[in-house]
This record gives sequence, C-alpha cells and structure tokens, in this order.
Amino acid sequence: MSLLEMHGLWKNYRRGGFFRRQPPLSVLRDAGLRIVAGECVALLGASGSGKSTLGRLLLGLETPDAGEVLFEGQPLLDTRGRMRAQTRRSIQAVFQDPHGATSPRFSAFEVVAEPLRYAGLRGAPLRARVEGLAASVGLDPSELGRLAHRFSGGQLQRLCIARALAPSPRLLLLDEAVSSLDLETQAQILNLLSGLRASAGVAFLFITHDLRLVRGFAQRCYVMQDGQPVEVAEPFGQGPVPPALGALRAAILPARPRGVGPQLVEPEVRFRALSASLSMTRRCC
Ligand SMILES: Nc1ncnc2c1ncn2[C@@H]1O[C@H](COP(=O)(O)OP(=O)(O)OP(=O)(O)O)[C@@H](O)[C@H]1O
Repeated sequence: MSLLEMHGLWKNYRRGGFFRRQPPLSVLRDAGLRIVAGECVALLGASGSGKSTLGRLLLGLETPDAGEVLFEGQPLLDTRGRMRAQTRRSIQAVFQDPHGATSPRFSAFEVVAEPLRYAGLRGAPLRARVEGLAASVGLDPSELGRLAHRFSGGQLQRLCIARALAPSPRLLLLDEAVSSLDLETQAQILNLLSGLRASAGVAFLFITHDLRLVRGFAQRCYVMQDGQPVEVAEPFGQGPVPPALGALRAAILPARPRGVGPQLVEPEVRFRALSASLSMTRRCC
C-alpha cells in the first residue's frame, strides 16, 4: 500500500480584485502522485508550475477544489477539513528559508524541543531527545544553548531538519530545502538526508527546480507539466522527456563556456576571465 496517494486534484486560485475580476488561475489539473513508505520522490518543475501548491495540499494547509489525498489509506482531512493529530505528526516539512521558519528569540534547543514539548515530553527525557536529534544532524549538542539565528544558514537548516524529525514522521516534505545554500552545504545536507532516510525509514517528497540535485538522491522523479506531475523513468537518460523537463535540462549551465574546446584547460579559462574582469574594473575606476 502507498504511504501517500493523490488523485484527480484540481486547484484554481481567484485572480483580480472585486471590480476587475479575471479568469481563475488553474494551477493543478487532474494532478496525482504516489509515494511508497521509505522512498525518496522528487517533484521537479519551473517556478510557478504548482509544486508548492501540491505541497500545501499534502500538508493540509489548503484544500483542493476536487480530488482526494490519502495518507496511509485514509483521507488526509476529515469531513470538517481537519487533520488527525497522528497524521499531523507523521507529515513534517522543511522549507527553503530556515531563518523565516524559526523564531529569532528561540535558542537552538528550543527550536528542536518545541514539537516535543507539544507532545508532552519534559525534563531529562526531553533534553536527551533534543541532544540526540542534534547529534543525528551533525550539530554539536553543546551548542544548543546559542540563539538559533546566530547559526550559519547550513547549521540552521540542519536544526530545522532535526525539528522536523522530532515527532518521528513517516513523510518529510522538502520544499526547496537546500536551494538557498551554497553548493558544498547542499551536498552535505543531501548526504545527511540520505543517511537519515536509510536509518529512520522516512519517505521524502523533494520539491525542487534544480535538476542537478535530484541525481543520486531521488529514486523516482515527477516533473510538473501543464498542471500535472508526470512521472519520468529516466530524467537523465537519452530517451524522450516531457517538454518541462527538457527546459530544466537546458537551463543547467555547462561545466565550461560553450565553444571552449578541451584544448583550453580550466585554469587558463579562469585566468582569462579574471584578467578580462580586472581590466574592466580598472577602466571603470
Ligand atoms: N494563495 C494564492 N493565491 C493566488 N495565486 C496563488 C496562490 N498561491 C500560489 N499562487 C499562484 O499559483 C501558481 C503556482 O504557485 P506555486 O507556489 O505552487 O508554484 P511553484 O512551482 O512552487 O513555484 P516556485 O518554485 O517559484 O515556488 C503561481 O502562479 C502563484 O502565483
């Protein structure tokens, strides 16, 4: 049985003010996807293609105009549009901006402890659990007394991951979760997430517009095409792919400037670019 199933989802947003009505924006059109327990599924797509809308439907933050979302075989929301407490704990999320996702007044300890306190954990067991989670995401537990916002972006994102893992979720939504980090930190966090998926058995829905991040990280891949996630068996293969994926592929910068042959070695290319920019700077000054 699938952990998550989304079927026939439609979502429109109203546009225009009261006096200047415009036709609604149709973001999801008969959209669906499924995630099996413990697997990592990527959802790719250009900006504005509806990835985060799908993510918000999965978190129960929005309701679809039509269609259903099933989690562990049960409707995600009850008839009054509410999510069961157990389901809320089982689905957690990490977003792009860790600064916006944490309170500037909270210590690192408080950030991770918040959902555990809500679940009734107190005293020594709470401290032990928070320290264990911090260690699992590669943070030094002795640093937990510091204000979270004094951490670097990468450290703060690790803290957000620890907080998301605190209620022992079954599904983690990663919405552009590494997009704001530098390349090295991105690689570290993706490694960390792969390890956590293997050890905790948690499934991921990895939302991104960056095709490069998917390679080696996700087991299955969907791309948003005309308001629908379309599964692509081999996103990096030679076979035909949906146009939306072709556009994402074309947007990846080449390793070296086009037209520069292999006879020009990398340091030479860099040196020429640097000399050109220095001479420009001199001229401007
Ligand atoms: N609450 C809302 N009201 C009106 N329009 C909205 C609302 N939320 C999203 N939209 C619009 O729906 C479209 C899809 O938005 P969504 O955030 O799902 O895209 P996305 O693929 O996640 O893009 P990005 O990668 O830039 O975050 C966009 O055109 C957006 O402006």
